[in-house]
Amino acid sequence: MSEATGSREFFTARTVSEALAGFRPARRSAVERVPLAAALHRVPAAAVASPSPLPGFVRSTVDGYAVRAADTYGASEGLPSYLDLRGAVRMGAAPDVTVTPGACVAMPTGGVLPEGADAVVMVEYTAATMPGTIEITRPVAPGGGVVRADEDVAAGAALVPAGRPLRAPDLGLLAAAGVTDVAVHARPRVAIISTGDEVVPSSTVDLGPGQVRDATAPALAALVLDAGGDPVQAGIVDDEPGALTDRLSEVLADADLVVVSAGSSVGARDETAGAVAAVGEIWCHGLAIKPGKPTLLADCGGVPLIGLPGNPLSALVVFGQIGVPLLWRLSGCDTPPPLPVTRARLSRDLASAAGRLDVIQVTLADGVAEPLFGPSALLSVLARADGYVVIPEPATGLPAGTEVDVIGHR
Ligand SMILES: Nc1nc2c(c(=O)[nH]1)N[C@H]1C(S)=C(S)[C@@H](COP(=O)(O)OP(=O)(O)OC[C@H]3O[C@@H](n4cnc5c(N)ncnc54)[C@H](O)[C@@H]3O)O[C@H]1N2
Ligand code: MOO
Repeated sequence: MSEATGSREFFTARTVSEALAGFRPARRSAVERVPLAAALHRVPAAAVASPSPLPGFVRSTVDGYAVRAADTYGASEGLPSYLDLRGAVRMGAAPDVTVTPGACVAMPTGGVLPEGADAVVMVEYTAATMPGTIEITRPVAPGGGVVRADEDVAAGAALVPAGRPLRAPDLGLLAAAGVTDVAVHARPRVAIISTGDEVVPSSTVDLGPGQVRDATAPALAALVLDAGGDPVQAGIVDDEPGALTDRLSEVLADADLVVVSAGSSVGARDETAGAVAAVGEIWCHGLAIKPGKPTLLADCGGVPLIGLPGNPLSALVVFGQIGVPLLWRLSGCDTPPPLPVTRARLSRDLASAAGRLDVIQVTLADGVAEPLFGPSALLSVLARADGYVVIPEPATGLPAGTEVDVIGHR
């Protein structure tokens, strides 16, 4: 391509580390209240304080007998303590008996500790040999067999923190505290635009010469969903000058993130950079990553924009490295869930240039990571891979046999 020279080279190339550290928009998605049933994986906008202590009463953790611990000191199989049985605590009810010196009360697990008692002896360490009397064969310390009224959560303490996606136990804790809904960040709206005269909707049955169905937008939408975003398909824009600027102006009004694929390389028809410059400020054009060099990052009046390479494989790789962390940040998440990592040995040497991040697709079998090679124009390489290995920027390659982290595709 003769036009792809001189002034069309990338002038503002950056490394992936620079992009992750420096391209950090202040924007966060709006806040909305959702019921607990819809809150899984959503990111709380603020810590949720417990309105009351949990469990809220001194609660037995074992089946047995509520006692005064002092009455059990020195008890053994050979020399048990004998305590008068004064009744039983019922589940879900306040005790109607108290424990006086020398007495005990039958306790179910989870029952309210009766007044006067300070511990519960497990039924295994007791015997009911005479009616109305319980033999205690092991001592219990004060506090044994019970949890304090605020041992799970103190009143006012955080049930869940801000900024971390809610997990199943969080929903349980909120429910236990009587919290029925929670203020979370809205799923960031991600406008997805494909560009190129040859790209046609994926619903197209018969392709004309040179046409390709849009593979990138549906795959990106899936990555967006997976990272907690709300994908908005914003269609295909052809290479006609001005068309992309117009579409960008439309989608920017209602997006937290805009993703444009193709057209950010250095060819004659590569219009993305010009169109983006008309609606925002380009932060970098060219990223030291393989695959995915023709990547562009821009700030469009506070809305971040990623211009992805045209090759669908490269587009998806770059979105995983740059777009997904950005999406977590936009959704108010400071602590993204850890990536699924498997340790494996490399089956062969991998080369890389210093200063560039390489993302190598691999298959995994018996603890061995086998690199999958092939042009980045082939999306099937990504579909066949079990995961990927990252060669960090300072490295110039990894020798065969190196223990690596394989990050699994889900
Ligand atoms: N002289 C140079 N040529 C190229 C370079 C370079 O550095 N110098 N980089 C190559 C790399 S790497 C990539 S990646 C591509 C990226 O170019 P663009 O971002 O401008 O993308 P296009 O040229 O428009 O498309 C590339 C390829 O991908 C197909 N495509 C685009 N969009 C879709 C889609 N939504 N679904 C399916 N396929 C899509 C498109 O038809 C092309 O085949 O540039 C290289 N060239
Ligand atoms: O960088 Mo291209 O994005 O290698 O295929």
